[in-house]
Amino acid sequence: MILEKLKLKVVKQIDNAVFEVSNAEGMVFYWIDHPKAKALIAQQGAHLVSYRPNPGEETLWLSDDSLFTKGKAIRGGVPICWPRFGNLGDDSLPKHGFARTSLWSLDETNTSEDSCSIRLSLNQSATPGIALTCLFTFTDNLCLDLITENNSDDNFEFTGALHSYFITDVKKLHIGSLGAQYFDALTQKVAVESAGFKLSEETDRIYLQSADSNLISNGERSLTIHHSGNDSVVVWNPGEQLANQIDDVSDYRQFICVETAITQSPVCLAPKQSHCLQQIIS
Ligand SMILES: O=P(O)(O)OC[C@H]1O[C@H](O)[C@H](O)[C@@H](O)[C@@H]1O
Repeated sequence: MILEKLKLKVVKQIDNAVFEVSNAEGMVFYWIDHPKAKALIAQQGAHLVSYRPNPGEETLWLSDDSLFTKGKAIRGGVPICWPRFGNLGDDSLPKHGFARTSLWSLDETNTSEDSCSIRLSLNQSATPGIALTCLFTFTDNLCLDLITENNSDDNFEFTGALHSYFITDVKKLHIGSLGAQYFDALTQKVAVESAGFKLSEETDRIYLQSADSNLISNGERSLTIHHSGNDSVVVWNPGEQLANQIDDVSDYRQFICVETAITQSPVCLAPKQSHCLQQIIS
């Protein structure tokens, strides 16, 4: 179980189904133990580390080599990339932005018999007047809403992603409804795969014509990922060679990233406007 694996100790109970827990280094997590799901969210990055629906199995891959250290993104789960995806836009920001390594605040939890929700927010001095909120709602599925609100007097532009790592077996993996055409970030060229998705060694693709939902299956298990507020779906797996160069990827054969992403042009929010990037896992 994830609490034992990460050596987490309960600090306090927040409501019927939500507990604050922490590791030896003092990193804070929220543990959800509800009839609909068990889940773990790190305060750093509002990073969903584990999600097990009930009934069901663990859905998210977490690297055995992930460092749970302040300021270093967790490898696995659902990193929040914001306010930039990859190296798009403002070069003064870290790759994938700062949301995944910043400390968020717990705003509220809401638990009933049929659902549990938890909301965290990030107020960063780097983006004054911009409120970033992540709402996790556990019912028969999991809904992640990443909401950007512009409370400043100027326009605000951002890209980003809900960069989910799903457990799979890359040899048997199939992903449905991605569309044939994609931008290959490795060759920097548009490519077409008419026979359906097939994972190659290293895979880093931006799908622009994906359906709103993708079925990820590997024979024994399948998941549906629903996207909204995005302009693309990114599919990433480092393959053997690159995985060997990344110090915190324990086994590249066990996961696929399917990311609800904004990569094509930044979302531009006028003052008082808001945007919701949403991923539903069922
Ligand atoms: O290693 P990270 O900074 O977490 O990035 C991991 C990966 O994220 C995305 O999927 C990008 O498309 C990849 O180019 C990148 O390598």
